[in-house]
Amino acid sequence: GLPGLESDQDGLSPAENHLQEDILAVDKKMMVQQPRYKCHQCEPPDCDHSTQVCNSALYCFKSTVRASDGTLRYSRGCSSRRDHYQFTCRTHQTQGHSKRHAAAPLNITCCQGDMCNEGPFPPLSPADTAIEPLTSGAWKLWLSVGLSVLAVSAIGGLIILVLRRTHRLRVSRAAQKLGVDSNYFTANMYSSHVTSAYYEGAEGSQACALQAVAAGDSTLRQYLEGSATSGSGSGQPLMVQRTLAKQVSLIERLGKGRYGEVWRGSWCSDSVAVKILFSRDEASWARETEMYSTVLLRHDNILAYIGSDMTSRNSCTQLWLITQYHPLGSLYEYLSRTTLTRHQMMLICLSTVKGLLHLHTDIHGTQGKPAIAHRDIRSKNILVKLNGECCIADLGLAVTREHEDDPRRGTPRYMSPEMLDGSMSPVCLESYKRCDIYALSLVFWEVCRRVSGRGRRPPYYEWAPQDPGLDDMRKIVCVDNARPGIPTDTHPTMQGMFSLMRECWHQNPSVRLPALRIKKTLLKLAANDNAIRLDEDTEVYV
Ligand SMILES: Nc1ncnc2c1ncn2[C@@H]1O[C@H](COP(=O)(O)OP(=O)(O)OP(=O)(O)O)[C@@H](O)[C@H]1O
Repeated sequence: GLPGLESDQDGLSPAENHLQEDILAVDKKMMVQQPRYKCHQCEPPDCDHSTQVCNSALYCFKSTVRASDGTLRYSRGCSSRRDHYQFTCRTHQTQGHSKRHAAAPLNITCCQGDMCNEGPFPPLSPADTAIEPLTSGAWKLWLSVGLSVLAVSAIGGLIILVLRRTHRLRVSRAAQKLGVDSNYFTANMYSSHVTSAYYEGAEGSQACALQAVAAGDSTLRQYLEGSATSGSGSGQPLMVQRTLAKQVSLIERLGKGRYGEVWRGSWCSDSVAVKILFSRDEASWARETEMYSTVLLRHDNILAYIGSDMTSRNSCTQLWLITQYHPLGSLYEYLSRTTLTRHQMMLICLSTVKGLLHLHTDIHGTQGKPAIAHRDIRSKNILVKLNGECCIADLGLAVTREHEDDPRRGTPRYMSPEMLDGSMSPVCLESYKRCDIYALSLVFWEVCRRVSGRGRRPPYYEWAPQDPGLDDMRKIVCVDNARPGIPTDTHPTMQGMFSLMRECWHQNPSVRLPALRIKKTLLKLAANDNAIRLDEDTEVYV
């Protein structure tokens, strides 16, 4: 019979090479002489073994094949075509000829001679009948891949450690040169909370340390206190504007307003508030930045400005405005949480009007400032400080005399009658200041409600929907001439507060009191109330 053929000659032993030569000789003989044989053609039960015979075959074969489900199939047959011989017989596996094929799922035996393909079928090796286990070669491969990954990670880690150490050394040497406490310097650089996705390397921390040296201070608090108490009102941004966003890491979102989001951020271990506006509100950002930085604005009762930056995140422009952070949040939120004593009420009202007075006042000289109207005074735009005082925030709509022809803007609920009905004429800074006073009186009303223990309510809550529009408010304030209800509190201080409010929300703007007069009235009320203890150095006007 014709032996099976090994198709691949690589790595064959001399005996195997000899066999290969024999096979080639048979191939050659077949091509030339082409004798023909009878062969068994199939295997029961597919056919009757004795009757199914093929004639004139060039060769016969019998085979054992392992199907994908593991069962063995047997067959016999023949072929009269030379090219089939090449495919069939030259691809079968000879048992034991090559280790590489020991696990092959078929074994075919070809032969020449009448009925030479009868008898037992060629066996498959034991390995062929079982699921092939993972060879030792595969284990070695996995082991070497695992070891390589480990080695690369270890080397990477080592490099990072060395670089970090070198950098620390470099930084502390630089700090020593500058005379800064190197612990402070490096601690800030690697402080654990500077881990937000927005933190972009050590550049920021380095810049803040260098800035701190330049300012002669080491913390934001000292910087802010220094510039506030000096009265210089420098208002110049402490940080380099170009890199400001890189120096601040965002920690948590505090709230979302009409113009964007406010986040608590961290800068040199201090908390800061970051207002993030999208590019469509660039006008508001630019106005607020202009007010804070060019107007030389700094006052205990105006939110302290740190700086502004324009940055790009995920291919959209973000406008950052960084200010001092006040953990108690807005007056609106504070009043929702707590009732007030008359002392607390007075601190809130007096400090707010002091902030507004500073805004409204023209200060001449090199350290001066122009008068500013806020145009969006409301409890959400006033922040409560830890000492119980308040500061005015959100200067996005603020105007000076330069912007007098700005269109009518603000929050409808707090808009004055003349702004609602369009009778505000002429449109000048003084008119806007009177609108601020009207809005301030509504804030006072919100605060005073909490002294008598009533729940926090927005002004005009009895008549206005949740988010009233201009028309809603025009009807209430101008047509119906309604004003917030006055609680029945007989205490003289509260009575004084209510009559102050009535004067400030008067229909006629020119009757409303200016901020300075309001401040004086509050101081007088406070002086006559034993429950109110203001700082000794607070001047009392009569
Ligand atoms: N400097 C800050 N310190 C602490 N919390 C702040 C500070 N600035 C803003 N917040 C908080 O973020 C919230 C959202 O402020 P934001 O000024 O964006 O919104 P708003 O005043 O509610 O609405 P609008 O954008 O319409 O004025 C505020 O309610 C306040 O709680």
